[in-house]
Amino acid sequence: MLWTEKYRPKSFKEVIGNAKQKKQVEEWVEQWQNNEPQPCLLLIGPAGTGKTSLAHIIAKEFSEYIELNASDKRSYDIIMNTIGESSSTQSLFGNSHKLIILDEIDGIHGTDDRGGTRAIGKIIKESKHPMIMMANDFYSKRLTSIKPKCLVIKINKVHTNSMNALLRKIAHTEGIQTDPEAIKALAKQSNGDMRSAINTLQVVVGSANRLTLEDLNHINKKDPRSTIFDGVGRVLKSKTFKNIKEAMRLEEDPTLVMEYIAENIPREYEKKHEIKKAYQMISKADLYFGRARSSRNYTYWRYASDFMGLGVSLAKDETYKKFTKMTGSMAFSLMGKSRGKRALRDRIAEKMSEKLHISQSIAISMFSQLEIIFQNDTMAYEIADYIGLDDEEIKRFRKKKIPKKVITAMEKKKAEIRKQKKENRNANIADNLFNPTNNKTKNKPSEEKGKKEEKKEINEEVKPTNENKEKQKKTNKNKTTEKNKGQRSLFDVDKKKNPEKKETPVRDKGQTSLFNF
Ligand SMILES: Nc1ncnc2c1ncn2[C@@H]1O[C@H](COP(=O)(O)OP(=O)(O)OP(=O)(O)O)[C@@H](O)[C@H]1O
Repeated sequence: MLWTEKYRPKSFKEVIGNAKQKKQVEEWVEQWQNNEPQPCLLLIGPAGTGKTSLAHIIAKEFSEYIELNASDKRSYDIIMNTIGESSSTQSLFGNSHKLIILDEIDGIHGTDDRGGTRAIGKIIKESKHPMIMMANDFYSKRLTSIKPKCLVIKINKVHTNSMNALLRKIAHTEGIQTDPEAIKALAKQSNGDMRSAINTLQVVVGSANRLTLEDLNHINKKDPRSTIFDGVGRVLKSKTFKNIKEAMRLEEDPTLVMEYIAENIPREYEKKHEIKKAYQMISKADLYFGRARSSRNYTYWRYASDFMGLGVSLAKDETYKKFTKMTGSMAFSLMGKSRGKRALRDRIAEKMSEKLHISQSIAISMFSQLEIIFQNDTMAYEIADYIGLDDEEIKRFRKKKIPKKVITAMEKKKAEIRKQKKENRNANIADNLFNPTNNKTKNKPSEEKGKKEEKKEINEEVKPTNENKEKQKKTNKNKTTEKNKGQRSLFDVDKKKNPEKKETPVRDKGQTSLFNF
């Protein structure tokens, strides 16, 4: 739970500071309770000084109350429909008074808002009910016509000593070990804003249950993430034009800010239509970012910023008074995570494309089949070997852990393939040996010497067998055309195996021997 809510004052006594002002307010309430109508109460003061808290304490003294945020319902008609009527009629519960609370009245627009300020003026004039209004900026132009009709009470910043005392009390209740100097520093740096002081205390303490000066200094260092989170928080939590405009003045990549806002919309907003509208605003912002990129006209950023800031902010019906944990954008972490995967995919596709003479996109479309083949088929090794996949690339197709049995089988297969390859190599060498002229056409003169030596070695290996000598003789005898030399030697081997078989014409010899082979 948010500590500012947990420790929100529940009585006039619990509201710290502004003693004189509190007394004035109490008198105003008493007069209403004595059926002596009073002018509208206008509390003006900086943020986090207890104005809303005071209004809620006052509300307890009346049988009913209605609370609205003036900047939520800016048009004349809306304000008249929501509070105009209830301000001029009596309560459903007899003659008791209904308190009207209107917050952020300096947030409403004066001339160009179809009469928001005029509506308030009219309500103040006609109201038969007590009314409290709150504003931050004493000198706001929007208050010029309202101030003379109200009892204006200026709420001052909370004094550092009073803040210090309250912070220590909260820390004590929460069982936090505190350095008195740290509490003093916190009170001082909060500059009269009690909300900010309590929030900072809660954040710095976290789960550590202690507060030191060092902890405090740490959070005060400029952290870019806290800046972006603060901006995003303001967009989602506030509806005040000025506030949002300020929040959007971030020194961050605006598309990053948009991603952060988009990520946190459903965490803060609760109603479906608010979420829908907010995402529509994000899509418009995205559109303008796209236009800026494609046209290189970065003035479009201005519109994008308004859509993702003001647009998203105004998509909500009301501001939520709850604690929302903001998070970073998933889009970026997902993109980061998938970057490695994409590189791996492209590497495999490139190898397949080269080896199989297919396009990379076709290669990628074959991945699902390869995944099936690679599950428990020892063929996987052959394929991987052929394409030239390394271990990491093979792993890409093996979603499950490979059973030991399969690994052994794969190793066996691997050894078999190696053996087979060696045998093939030897067979080729032997074949070349039986057809030395064939070799002359294939080999380059520079390789000739080496090859000859190789042949000599192998010759020595093959020499001892009589069968080989026989073969050699026959090959030499059957010298006809260069073209058919290799085929003839095969044919002769064949002929030896089948002595009855008739010799076919030279032209067909090759085919016959291949066929029989
Ligand atoms: N004078 C105070 N005494 C005790 N607690 C305070 C006081 N002022 C602020 N707080 C703390 O700060 C929280 C926010 O205060 P509150 O909403 O009353 O401020 P506000 O002046 O209405 O601010 P805003 O103008 O931003 O609406 C309270 O819930 C309470 O925990």
